[in-house]
Amino acid sequence: MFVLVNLKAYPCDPIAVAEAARAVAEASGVRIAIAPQAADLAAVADTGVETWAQHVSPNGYGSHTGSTLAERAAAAGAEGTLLNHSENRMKLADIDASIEAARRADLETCVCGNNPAQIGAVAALGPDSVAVEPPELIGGDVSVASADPDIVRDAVAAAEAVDDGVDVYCGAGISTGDDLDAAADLGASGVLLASGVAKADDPKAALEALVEPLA
Ligand SMILES: O=C(CO)COP(=O)(O)O
Repeated sequence: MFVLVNLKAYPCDPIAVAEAARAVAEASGVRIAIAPQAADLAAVADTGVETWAQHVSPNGYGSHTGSTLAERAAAAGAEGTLLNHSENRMKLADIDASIEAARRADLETCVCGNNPAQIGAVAALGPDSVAVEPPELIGGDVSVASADPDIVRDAVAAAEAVDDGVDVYCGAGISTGDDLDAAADLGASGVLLASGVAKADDPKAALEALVEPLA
């Protein structure tokens, strides 16, 4: 299972979380990546943890003020990028162009969707992975895998029907090892989570507890 920790714009210390994630990944053998704010990509990558951007823009080099260029995210040390997070939704054509931009920059892509229908649609664009995250469960205490297991099962089926080479992750409310186990049982090969680590008093302990069933 892949564990992707999205730090959003939470007021945590991205370097401390990154160092904790690197240590837990090394000790457990579980693949863990951190997606910090764009401004923190280089500092987070310098810790040695696998680093992802939260978003890259659909454009390439040029007159695009305020954009997050895939090439510069990669140069800062990012290895992958989220796209179309429900807190940063994109037009279909822009998702397509951002996947292309990420591919030019050698960034792995994970495109989010709110439900199985959206997952099928974005899987058709050929990303490396997709992630189903029901917005109403994001930031809550109940994991998507227990609150709405069918949405995960159906998202896995929707992606597989379009392209069985696309990995399917799930997210929202995931914070424990049991949540990770339940997600895997439903066919997900990874999880996205945020508040369970970024808002934890002890992010390292939170990550250790999360990956414990896999270690
Ligand atoms: O949006 C998410 C990850 O991208 C999930 O957030 P929570 O883990 O806080 O529910």
